[in-house]
Amino acid sequence: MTVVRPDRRNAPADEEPVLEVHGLHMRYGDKEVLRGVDFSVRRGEVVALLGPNGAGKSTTVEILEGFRGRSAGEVRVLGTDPARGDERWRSRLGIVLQSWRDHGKWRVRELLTHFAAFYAPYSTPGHPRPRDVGELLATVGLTDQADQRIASLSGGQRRRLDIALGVVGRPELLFLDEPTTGFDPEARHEFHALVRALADERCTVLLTTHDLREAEKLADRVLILIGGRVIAEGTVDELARRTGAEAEVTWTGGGERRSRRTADPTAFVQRLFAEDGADVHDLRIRRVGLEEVYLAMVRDAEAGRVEEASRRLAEVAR
Ligand SMILES: Nc1ncnc2c1ncn2[C@@H]1O[C@H](COP(=O)(O)OP(=O)(O)OP(=O)(O)O)[C@@H](O)[C@H]1O
Repeated sequence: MTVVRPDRRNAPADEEPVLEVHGLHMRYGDKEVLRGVDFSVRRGEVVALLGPNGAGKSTTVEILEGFRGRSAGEVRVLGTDPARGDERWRSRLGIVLQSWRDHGKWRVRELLTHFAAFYAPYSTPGHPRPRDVGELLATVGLTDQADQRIASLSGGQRRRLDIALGVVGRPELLFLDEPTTGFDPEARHEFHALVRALADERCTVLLTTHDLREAEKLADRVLILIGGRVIAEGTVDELARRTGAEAEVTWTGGGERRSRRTADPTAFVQRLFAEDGADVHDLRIRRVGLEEVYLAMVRDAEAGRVEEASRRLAEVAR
């Protein structure tokens, strides 16, 4: 299914990026995990940070959240260096960590109300904080569990609570670390609708996930972190074009099923209709998906061609 979404990248040019990362380095002992990460994110964008296990996604996100120091580089989050972020700055962030294991004896509504109170002093008329707890419970599908102890929730219900805790302060920037692990398809669908609603409110979202279909559905833009650097960024279509991937056009003509691979399906279809429009039926265009693009890049990286891949992408992007 094709997802049509507004292009949120066209924020006013004078607006400061919500996230700015330049030359970010991180070393654990003598292991260099981040080797010059650069990217920026504008207000209201949903950006997916992808990369293989151990690529440094969580490390990057933890630095942006202010939970981890960095070895070198410049980082601004909502205009502030996260290493110096105060409580007011923190109140503007929402964080959904990989799992929430504490507070098992608390009840769902009680815990959410407790965390909601933290945000109240930072409420403004233009940005009322926190969200209404009852409404939020309904949004994440936990109304029936509101008075249940957290220890007795299922894995998926606990994950819904994690998300409620992340958005209860009506964040301007939301970090989602593998948000839908353990979700059933319905919960996943509802979660995607929630992220889109947040983005429509101009909440910026940085998402890490291994679910490429999820990234493709949700993200306006994708960043691929391999070998300690962001080796590619763009919309899925942009990345597909840059890797030279071709779309497949299939149709029925002259009573036969036909197909053609092409880098420019629009031009091909225009020619097809101009030449033989009356006999073109059941036309389909299958664009290359994120999974194919991503796997091609990981294969390049594994073959030690990260430098080459990133140079080639930079050249094509120019
Ligand atoms: N506190 C730490 N001390 C030492 N090494 C660490 C520490 N935290 C992470 N690492 C190492 O840094 C690398 C990057 O880890 P990180 O968790 O950031 O990767 P990731 O991309 O989020 O991986 P995954 O997809 O598996 O969650 C890994 O090799 C990991 O072992």
